[in-house]
Amino acid sequence: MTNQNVIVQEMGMAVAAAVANSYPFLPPRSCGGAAHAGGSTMSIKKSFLSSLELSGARVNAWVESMKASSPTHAKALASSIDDVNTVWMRKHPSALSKFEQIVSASKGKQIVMFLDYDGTLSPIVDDPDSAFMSESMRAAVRDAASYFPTAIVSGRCRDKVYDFVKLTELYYAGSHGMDIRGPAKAPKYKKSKYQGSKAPNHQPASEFLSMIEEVFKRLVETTKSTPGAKVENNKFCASVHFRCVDEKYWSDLADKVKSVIKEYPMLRITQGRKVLEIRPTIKWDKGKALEFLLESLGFADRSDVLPVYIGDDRTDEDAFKVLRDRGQGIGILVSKHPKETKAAYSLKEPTEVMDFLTRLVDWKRLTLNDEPGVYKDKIWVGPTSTVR
Ligand SMILES: O=P(O)(O)OC[C@H]1O[C@H](O[C@H]2O[C@H](CO)[C@@H](O)[C@H](O)[C@H]2O)[C@H](O)[C@@H](O)[C@@H]1O
Repeated sequence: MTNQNVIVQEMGMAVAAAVANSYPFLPPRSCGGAAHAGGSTMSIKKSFLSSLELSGARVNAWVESMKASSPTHAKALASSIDDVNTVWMRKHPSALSKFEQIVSASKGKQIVMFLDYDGTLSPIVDDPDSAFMSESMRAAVRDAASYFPTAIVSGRCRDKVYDFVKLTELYYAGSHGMDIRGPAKAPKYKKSKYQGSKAPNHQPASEFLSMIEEVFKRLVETTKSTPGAKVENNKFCASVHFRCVDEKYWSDLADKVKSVIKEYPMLRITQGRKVLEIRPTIKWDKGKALEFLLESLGFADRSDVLPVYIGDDRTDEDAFKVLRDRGQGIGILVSKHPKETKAAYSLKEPTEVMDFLTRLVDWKRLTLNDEPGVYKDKIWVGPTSTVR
């Protein structure tokens, strides 16, 4: 690993560490919701590591990398940041600045849109039950879905992510793609050859339902003594949130999680943004969900499709990798800072995702002659109606 890679990784973690808001706890809503814990810490039990050496080592590495991203450490790296940013942006340019390149790649192709939820459509907040998306973002997604088949692909339970997004015309893949359902209301794609189809419902981890329920309850019990820890039931997977836990308890909390999961060899632990995710060991992830949806939509072996996947998290990398391996489609990472990624392009934050979706819809309207557009100095500035 090069020095630059080290910096890139650390700065990526620094971003996550830098997000620190107050913690307005709301009671859980659907899907069994999230359970909260408070109280005194427990002693670290070294024996927790015994049967979990591999995943345990990964979890410890994660805790260490989070600690390395403290503001002081990040400041020490500041002189290198500009260089790293420049190099990284060259490799993963902004999807907004390369918009023309992206739309020219879509010529003669049907765009299919895949959108992660947390950190992509909604800003990251302390309380997972309060991660609402804005009305303007909802309008942008609704508009996009009227031209392109659009799916939300989230680690959250499907019902919960639907409660946030509230658009019936979308495909939803919850629990990291382990719970897929087609649109409740058939979308009408405007002036497109593609008329849409209803994806079959798919739950490849259905036999894990009761196991996850049991593990969720055990995690709630085991972590309740860690102040700020929160466990979320995502139906076919569960999340243990570290965001509101003092750094000094992170190792202890990770050990508690491992102590539970070591008794379930059919489950594994993966890492997200200040969260450990517990999920079945089955070979299914957001990348598989993307492939499944493309197939359901009739695009499996077709060259006239352009999947566009936008996401901010490690779990989205599985989908970026699928696009790379297929040599088809466009991966866009949402991140303010350099991170290792298989995505080709980047956007800084959810508001830029909204701008990108809006611009894509404007461009589509123009190409379909739905609305006249305006170029200024050869640069597309939007449809006539939005230009003042
Ligand atoms: O695939 P995603 O839709 O990105 O889901 C991944 C996890 O997202 C949520 O947690 C993240 O967002 C929270 C709200 O902003 C934040 O508090 C947390 O620190 C983030 O990790 C969700 O709550 C998790 O269950 C998902 O696994």
